[in-house]
Amino acid sequence: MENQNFYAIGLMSGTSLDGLDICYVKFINRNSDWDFEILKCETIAYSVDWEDDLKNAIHFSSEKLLELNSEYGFYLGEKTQEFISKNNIRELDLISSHGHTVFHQPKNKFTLQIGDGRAIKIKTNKTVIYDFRSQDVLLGGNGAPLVPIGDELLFSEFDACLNLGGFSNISLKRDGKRIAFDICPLNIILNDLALKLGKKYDENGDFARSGNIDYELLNELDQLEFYQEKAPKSLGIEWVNAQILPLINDQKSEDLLATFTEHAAVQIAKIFEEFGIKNVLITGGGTYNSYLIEKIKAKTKTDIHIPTKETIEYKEALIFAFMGVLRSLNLHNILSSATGSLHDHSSGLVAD
Ligand SMILES: Nc1ncnc2c1ncn2[C@@H]1O[C@H](COP(=O)(O)OP(=O)(O)OP(=O)(O)O)[C@@H](O)[C@H]1O
Ligand SMILES: CC(=O)N[C@H]1[C@@H]2OC[C@@H](O2)[C@@H](O)[C@@H]1O[C@H](C)C(=O)O
Repeated sequence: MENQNFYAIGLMSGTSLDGLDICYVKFINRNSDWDFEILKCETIAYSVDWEDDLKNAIHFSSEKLLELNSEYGFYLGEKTQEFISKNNIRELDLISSHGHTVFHQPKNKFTLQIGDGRAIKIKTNKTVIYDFRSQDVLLGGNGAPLVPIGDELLFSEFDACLNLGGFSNISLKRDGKRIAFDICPLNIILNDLALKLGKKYDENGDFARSGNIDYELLNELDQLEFYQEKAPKSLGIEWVNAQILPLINDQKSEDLLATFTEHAAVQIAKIFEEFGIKNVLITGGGTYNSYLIEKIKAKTKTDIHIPTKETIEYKEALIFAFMGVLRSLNLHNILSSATGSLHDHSSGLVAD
């Protein structure tokens, strides 16, 4: 069979609000095997006004939220059109947009990612696919995580994919099915501690490297109930506030950074061991924390693969681009084994 190529732009706005990730990708399909090539990518930092609006949207009136949904859709469309023009992009089948999460209440059967896809279509005149999570929630799923479909079809050479973001999470195969779960808190805590030392984050883990591990605290962290629970399971800010913050006293920030970095390495290595992971792909900003990576390597035999800067930083935008391509072909783009919905499905609204 001939190769079939698809060109897509993925748009992702993460919870950390550092900016809009745009990723232009070529997907190559051959006999239902998929491959990809990242052609161009860029992060557009949010202005203070956008950051404020996206952060505060959760408290807006219904009218104001609807207005923001349209306005942010036009913003996404404008930024995407600028990206297309600047990079002289001619081959483009579709734009696939995650939007920005304002509400996520799967138990109440709703989730809201703002940024109206029809507004993106008006600005770019391209087919736009958006609102990927709602259908999963209606099908009884958690509407997250969605990234495992990409891990399954684009990164299948790895036993597992580990993301080092606000929390550290992993996707892997167990009994032939892909599961995904949070392992432990990571940058959500490290960044807060680094802020006390005047930095936005612990660059390369240098503060942690200079500190001393508090073994009493380390032991308390490792004993937390969450770590005895079976996967799938997930963490949130509420858990950090209730379970972690009370354990912190007046230790030096460097020592706390050393302890939390050690804790993350211990928990990650434990999961590699438990699931017999032979090789793992590591992405997300925490991949640049070389001290953490050294610590993980020292505790495990698992072969650790660190990809290019593009894949480290744009894997999520890349996978949303891919989900749009799958949707355009009416193929399943959500794995019920990862989200807990009734069955696998092809999700996303289409504006064309
Ligand atoms: N050189 C570095 N050394 C240590 N940590 C780094 C470095 N560069 C980035 N980071 C960490 O990575 C974070 C950004 O990564 P990323 O964009 O994956 O986070 P995120 O958007 O919060 O992730 P997620 O949405 O998956 O939780 C920074 O806040 C910082 O904690
Ligand atoms: C509802 C929502 O936006 N969830 C995000 C969030 O950010 C990280 C984590 O929580 C993950 O579950 C999810 O995004 C990724 C891209 C996912 O669905 O796989």
